[in-house]
Amino acid sequence: MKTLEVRDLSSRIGNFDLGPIDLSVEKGEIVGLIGPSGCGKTLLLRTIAGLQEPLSGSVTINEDDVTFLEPHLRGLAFVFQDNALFPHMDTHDNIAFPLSVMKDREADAKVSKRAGELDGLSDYLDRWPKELPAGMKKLTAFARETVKKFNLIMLDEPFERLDKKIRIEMRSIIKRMLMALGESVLIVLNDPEDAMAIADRVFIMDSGVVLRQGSPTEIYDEPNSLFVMELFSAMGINRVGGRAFRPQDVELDDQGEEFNPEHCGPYDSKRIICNGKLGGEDVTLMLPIECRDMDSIFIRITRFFDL
Ligand SMILES: Nc1ncnc2c1ncn2[C@@H]1O[C@H](COP(=O)(O)OP(=O)(O)OP(=O)(O)O)[C@@H](O)[C@H]1O
Repeated sequence: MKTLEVRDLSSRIGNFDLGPIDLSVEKGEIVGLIGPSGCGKTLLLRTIAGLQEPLSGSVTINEDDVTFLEPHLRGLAFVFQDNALFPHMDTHDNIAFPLSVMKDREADAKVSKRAGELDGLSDYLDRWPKELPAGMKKLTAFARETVKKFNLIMLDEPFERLDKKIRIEMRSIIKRMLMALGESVLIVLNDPEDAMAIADRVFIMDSGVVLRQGSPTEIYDEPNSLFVMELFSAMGINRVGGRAFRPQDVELDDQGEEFNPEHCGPYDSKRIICNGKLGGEDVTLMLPIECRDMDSIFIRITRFFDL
């Protein structure tokens, strides 16, 4: 069963046109939206949430058409990019807010339970938002949105602006929580590594439209365009003349083209970066680490795109 179904949805803000977009989230599925800055990811979430009026199309949640329903009646949990915490409330009251609006008598117990499930948040319940570290702000926003009943949770770039260590910690806390909740999730991500770690399926967007959808590994293994390949290549891509390929697409092969390295150095634990000549052309390649210490090597490029 589909928790969310978006059909032919289009919208506009300023001069920017979104859509038409088709997208769905199955029950219990974690769907990622990934694309360059300004491609319309936030606008899509806002249109689904009813915070932005659609120009055409429909939004269905649990088989109910909610296209013209008020945002607070859609049963959505929405964790905004900037968290949108109330600055005049401490962490406890921020999380309790949606429950106090509904005059829920078990609000305190529910807040303690949810905070206890989100590593370390219980220690910050009496702090003001401005006193919270970035990771705890995000967990507070997450707790506030998920403490009440909802059909679908939408998160807008939850790992943005976190340093790498916190980012990885947050990723595993949020993933664990999402899996434990078993809820349907639409999450904007800006890093393919996050998509690999968290999403069952991803939609790749550019300039207001969806270019591709599939599991992160499918997309990584078989990018259907240079744009998608580049977006999913955290290690960058190599370019030689009219061809582009990834470090892992290089195979050592004595039937291949001869590559004469002039300078090689470590790039990371898995790759080295080499300047040299390939077919008489000056190139810079990122090569698998096994290539180290070779004066001259034969490489074969297993897949490539013409530029
Ligand atoms: N209030 C606004 N007025 C005019 N244009 C806007 C407004 N808000 C957003 N836009 C434009 O709409 C486009 C889509 O913005 P959106 O925030 O949805 O992109 P995004 O993919 O979420 O980007 P990012 O990853 O940087 O958050 C952008 O080109 C942006 O400049």
